[in-house]
Amino acid sequence: MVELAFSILASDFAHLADEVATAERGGGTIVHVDVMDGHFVPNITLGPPMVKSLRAATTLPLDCHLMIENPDQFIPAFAEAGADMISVHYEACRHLNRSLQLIADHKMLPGVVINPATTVENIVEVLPMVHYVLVMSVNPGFGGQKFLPRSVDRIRHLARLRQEMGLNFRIEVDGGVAHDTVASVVEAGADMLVAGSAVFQKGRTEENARDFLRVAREAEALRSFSA
Ligand SMILES: O=C(CO)[C@H](O)[C@H](O)COP(=O)(O)O
Repeated sequence: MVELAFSILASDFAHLADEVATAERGGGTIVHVDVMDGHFVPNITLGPPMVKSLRAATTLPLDCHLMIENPDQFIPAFAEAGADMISVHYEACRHLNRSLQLIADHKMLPGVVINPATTVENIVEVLPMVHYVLVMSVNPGFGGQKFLPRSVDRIRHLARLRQEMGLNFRIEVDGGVAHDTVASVVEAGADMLVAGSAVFQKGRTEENARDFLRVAREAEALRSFSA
């Protein structure tokens, strides 16, 4: 079943617990947490203290997307704070296999992320050890960007590899995923849909989440029908 991983980057941080509860009422099942360091990406967001507060505010899984240099240095702190899933960038890890193993050693689900300019072939060797692959459909760093259409082919390619290799990692997609783009990524094989600006909107968050999921589930039904 496809899931909405709502990105709190687009929420009102001053009312974070309420924002999360509202998105959950709309059907969101994963909290997507964008961690940015001002080096790997040109923006700064939040770190383990915020994850610790979120942990106390929700029982939903916390999916931490580390857009940071030297992620190994911070993986234990995110585990301690209560993260359930951590994804690290192929482009940020000198020893990707080691970083993914470190996440698993800390009892969290490991994910690998690829930027729009990175081809799927680069991560083939680590696919057997990941729980999910995050395909960036914008250049990381900011919410509210325009979806890059070539991402659909990259998701399709990954879904084909998953089948050929007999693996069952999940495919997450992040960036510009909204009511008008979500059907194409689901049709291509995505199962975890990150959405920030398409969901969080004062007074409309719950409704936005519900509408988003309705479109995604219709595309999922068509996908299983044509499989
Ligand atoms: O990782 C991110 C940016 O690096 C965000 O999660 C992503 O862009 C989601 O925001 P939106 O749905 O508004 O595009």
